[in-house]
Amino acid sequence: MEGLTLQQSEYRILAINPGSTSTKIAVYSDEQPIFEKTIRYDASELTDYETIIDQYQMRKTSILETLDEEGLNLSHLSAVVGRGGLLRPIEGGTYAVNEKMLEDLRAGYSGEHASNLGGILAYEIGQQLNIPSFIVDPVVVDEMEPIARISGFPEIERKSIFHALNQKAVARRVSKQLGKDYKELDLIVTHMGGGVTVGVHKHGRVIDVNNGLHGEGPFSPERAGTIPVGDLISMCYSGEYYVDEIMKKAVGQGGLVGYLNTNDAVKVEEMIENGDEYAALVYDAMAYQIAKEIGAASTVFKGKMDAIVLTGGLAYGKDFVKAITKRIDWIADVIVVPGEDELQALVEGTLRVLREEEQAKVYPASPKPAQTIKL
Ligand SMILES: Nc1ncnc2c1ncn2[C@@H]1O[C@H](COP(=O)(O)OP(=O)(O)O)[C@@H](O)[C@H]1O
Ligand SMILES: CCCC(=O)OP(=O)(O)O
Repeated sequence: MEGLTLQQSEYRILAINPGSTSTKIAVYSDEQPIFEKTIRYDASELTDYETIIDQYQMRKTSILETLDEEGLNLSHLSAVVGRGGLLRPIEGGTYAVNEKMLEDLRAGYSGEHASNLGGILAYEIGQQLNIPSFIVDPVVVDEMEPIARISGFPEIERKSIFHALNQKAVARRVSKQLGKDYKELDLIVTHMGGGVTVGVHKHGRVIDVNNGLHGEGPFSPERAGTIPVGDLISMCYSGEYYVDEIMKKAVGQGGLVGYLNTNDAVKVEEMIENGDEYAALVYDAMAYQIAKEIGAASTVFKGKMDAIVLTGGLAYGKDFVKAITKRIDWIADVIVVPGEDELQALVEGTLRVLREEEQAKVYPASPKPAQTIKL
């Protein structure tokens, strides 16, 4: 981190957000985007790779080629930042990439997700250019209170795996709109994307949230969420499925994919417009489950909070948002922030450190043993 003490007038930052079917990249000059692109990969192209980490070289080459085609001079960069992945549970913030982090990302310490590549790509590109690399608010941000960790099954602790980056970025933006600091407010923030997570943000800390990756909370475009546990156990021991087949039913092939064979809510809305009553029932059930999860989360604040925020791609769906809002607007004001701006959130987290408004955190600050999910 030596060298960061020098305050510059302009910082140029490369941000990298690896998703399951794409890598989103951007180059920012301070808060201004000067280039943004989504590099998409064919599903068939990705199935050639056994693990997410095996995709590293292909993704790195695609990023560097894209930047080269755009004529962007990498020697002007001040830092590289990537979306962080399934590390050990850590508190929110901006972390400098270090050896321990790279080791855990490569090993998939808390499981496999495309975001595991974010820190590795940022580090490798940063190393080549001799500039620092960071991750910001990875999916394992863990600020849960002890009471929220109790699952009811002593061998299993509830885990905090959620859209920390977008939830915190949107929460900060909404706080600004409300003329307050994020740390002064009590908010429920719901990210509705491929997975759906409902976070209880108490004075800037996410003290409870459903594990949006490994089967907790509402079902979502491609995840099953909470399912009746007895039936699931019977299914696991029926002899009809391998463990990875069951896992895929929960993550990837659950939710809308399982019922309607698509993870695209826009297509589901078209099906409904064309008179598909089953699609209408399933879509409304997803809204119903999200509203129920928000209702449950509101009990953490004993019903009193500053606002409920709905964000993520599904928040573009006006009827979908209405179906949720009509069930929750008696609890608090509902603020809708459609889409996600994770690249900007990565850049903002990096700028806070480069400008010395915050110190980069060191991974792992206070490691907790996490269960490795093995398939
Ligand atoms: N205009 C829209 N109306 C309804 N749903 C939308 C719209 N745009 C995107 N979505 C849906 O949002 C979901 C993806 O959300 P997104 O936040 O991009 O996902 P992720 O969390 O994987 O980044 C998809 O189901 C997509 O169809
Ligand atoms: C809950 C972890 C993050 C996550 O689910 O991201 P996607 O919705 O983008 O898969």
